[in-house]
Formats: sequence, structure tokens, C-alpha cells
Amino acid sequence: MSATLYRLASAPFEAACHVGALPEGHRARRLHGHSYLARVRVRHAAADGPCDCAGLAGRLAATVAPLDYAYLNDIVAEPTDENLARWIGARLDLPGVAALGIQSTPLAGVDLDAGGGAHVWRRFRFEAAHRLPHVPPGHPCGRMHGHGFEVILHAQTALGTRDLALDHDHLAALWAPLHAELHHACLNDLPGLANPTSELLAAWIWARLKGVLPELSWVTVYETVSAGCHYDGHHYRIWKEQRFEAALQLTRAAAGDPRRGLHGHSYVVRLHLAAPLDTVMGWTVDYGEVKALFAPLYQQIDHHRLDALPGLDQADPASLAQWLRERLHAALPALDRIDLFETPACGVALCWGGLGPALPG
Ligand SMILES: Nc1nc2c(c(=O)[nH]1)N=C([C@H](O)[C@H](O)COP(=O)(O)OP(=O)(O)OP(=O)(O)O)CN2
Repeated sequence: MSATLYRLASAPFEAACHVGALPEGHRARRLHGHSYLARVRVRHAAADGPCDCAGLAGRLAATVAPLDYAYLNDIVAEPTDENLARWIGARLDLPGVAALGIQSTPLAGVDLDAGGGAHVWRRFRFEAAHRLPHVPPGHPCGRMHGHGFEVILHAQTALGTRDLALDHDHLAALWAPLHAELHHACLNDLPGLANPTSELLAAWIWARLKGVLPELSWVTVYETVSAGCHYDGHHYRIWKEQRFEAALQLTRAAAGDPRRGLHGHSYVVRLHLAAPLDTVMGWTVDYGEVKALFAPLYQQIDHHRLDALPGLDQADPASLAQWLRERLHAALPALDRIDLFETPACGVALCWGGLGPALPG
């Protein structure tokens, strides 16, 4: 199956603003400040040459530099997240931009797609207990345990020429009654959540909100910091994330590029899988099983020199993601996307499933 490769990059900036486009009395009409993060996802074709995600991260950082420690209203008349994303997109001036996003806090942001759509998201957290009643004896999730769950509500809407797609506060207001039910609860005790897997929790939240939020496009549930599930009303997609530490040398980098010499990174790899729900277990694929099936490959890359691995003489993120795909597809047939970050600011997403790339990433 052919795959689509995206370069992913992000760049932070600190800035002050006030947003007059919001209704009278809204707190963001007052002068305030944010630690912003700009994010971009750019489609990369073989004809584009080497897939240099660090180059993209550098270009994005240079593009947002005029916004750093600035009063944004001097630069963008109405500095909503949507307008900041437009401003950055126009100056980045790159072909193949699939999404350009701004998060004004770690809890909220918006991504603009190439078709003029706005994808608004807001992150929430609740602390709860649960156990999974149908797992085999001895499975750790069969015991009563708990998590600091995180949920992202995603809303997709056409933006047109508007300054603002949807106020994040609207998502927060709709979430509030669910938070009251879920926070400090035992999920198994809630009606409809007798088997509270991430998948069934995401579907439960979807069923509760879709009627009052027609723009709802995905619900994301982070069960732990490293694993979670997306649900869009039809499809379940899960991910499992792992970190690894490795060295490499990019012998084909341009003359003078320090990456021609030995260097290293703390990598993050995120494996995404799309599969139908197992109606007995209430999940798609067990996160623990994904980790176990990845383990033999993980042992080859963690605390190793990547360019010494058989079949991987250039260990740039795109080549490494492809290398992992070739070695994982037999063990994990539901795998349909691999995200690989060499730093928090730069990486790739290799996607070959029928569904578009789901956030995060
Ligand atoms: N597809 C699903 N798989 C699993 C679910 C689930 O809801 N859907 N739930 C669990 C457990 O509840 C467990 O607490 C979380 O799983 P896991 O990522 O395996 O937990 P760890 O944090 O312990 O993982 P490590 O990476 O090994 O630290 C299991 N599977």
C-alpha cells in the first residue's frame, strides 16, 4: 500500500495581544500574553528531494521570529489563533502544507487545513478509577487502578473569512457536565461504562456530545501519557508511544552540515493502529500487545547506532519510519501510521491507512 509522508515541525513564541473579535466581557479582550506554539504538517513527495524535517523546523522558527516577544496587534490586526495561523502560512509560503496550527496554551488550539477548514481543539483532564472486566486473568488492567485521563474534543468547521472558527470556551462549557460525572469517579459505576476501555470511553463521550456539538469531528482519550484512542463516530484509532535514545551519522548531508558527524537524539515513536472494535474486550488492539510486538525492534534501536542497523545506512526520520514500517507490518497488520520525532520540534508522519492523519502530531 502506498504511503504519504509528512514533515512535522513546531516553533514556540511568547507574545502579548488582545482579541477584540470576542464578545463583550470576554477575558481575552483584555491585554494578556501566551506561550504560543506554531505547528505545521507538510506533505513530502520523493520528487521534493531529501526529507529534511530539521530544515522545516528552522524555516518555521525564522517565520515566527517577528512574533516573539511582540505585541501581536501591531502585526496582525485581530490576533486570533486562526489569523496567526493564516499570517504564518502566508509567510512560510511552502507548497504541500496540509495543516498549519497555533496553540495559544497547551490546552487549546486550532489547525487550518489546505481546504479552508478550521480544526479547533480543546484538552481536558479528569482523575478516575477503572478496571477492565473482560481482560484475561493476570492482565494488570483487570485490577482496579486509575489514571489522570485526558480528553481532547476536536471540532471541524469551515472558516471562510471569519476571524474565529469556534470559541474554545464553547467546548469547555459543553465539557463541564461530563467533567462533573467523570472526575473523581469510578468509571465502571457510570451508566454505559461498565467496560471503560479508552475506545468505549471515547464513544461514550461522542454519544453525549455530538447532538449538542454538530461540529464535533473526533474525540481523543489519553488513557496514559503514552497510549490512547481517537473516535470519529465510525472508526477507532489507537496509538502507543515510546521513547528511545540513539546515535547516527548522516553521511549524505551537505558538506559542512554537522550532522555528517556522529550525533544523537532522544526520539519519540508513535505507532497508530486502526481496527474494528473487539466487541467482547471493548478495545481494538491491546496497548500492551502493541508494545510487546514492537519490543524486539525497540531493542534494536534503543541505545544503538541507527546507521549501523542492517538496511538503514541513512537514519534520517523518514528513512527510519519506513524501515520500522517494513519490519512491523506483519506483526501489527492494523498499523497504519508511524510518527517519528527526532526532537520535540521536528519529525515525520508516515501514513498509509484509509483515514487522514489524526491529531495529535
Ligand atoms: N486498546 C486498549 N488497550 C488497553 C486499554 C484500553 O483501554 N484500550 N487499557 C489498558 C489498561 O487500562 C492500562 O492501564 C493502560 O495500558 P498500557 O499503555 O499498557 O499501560 P502502561 O502505562 O502500563 O504502559 P507501559 O508503556 O508499559 O508503561 C491496557 N490496554
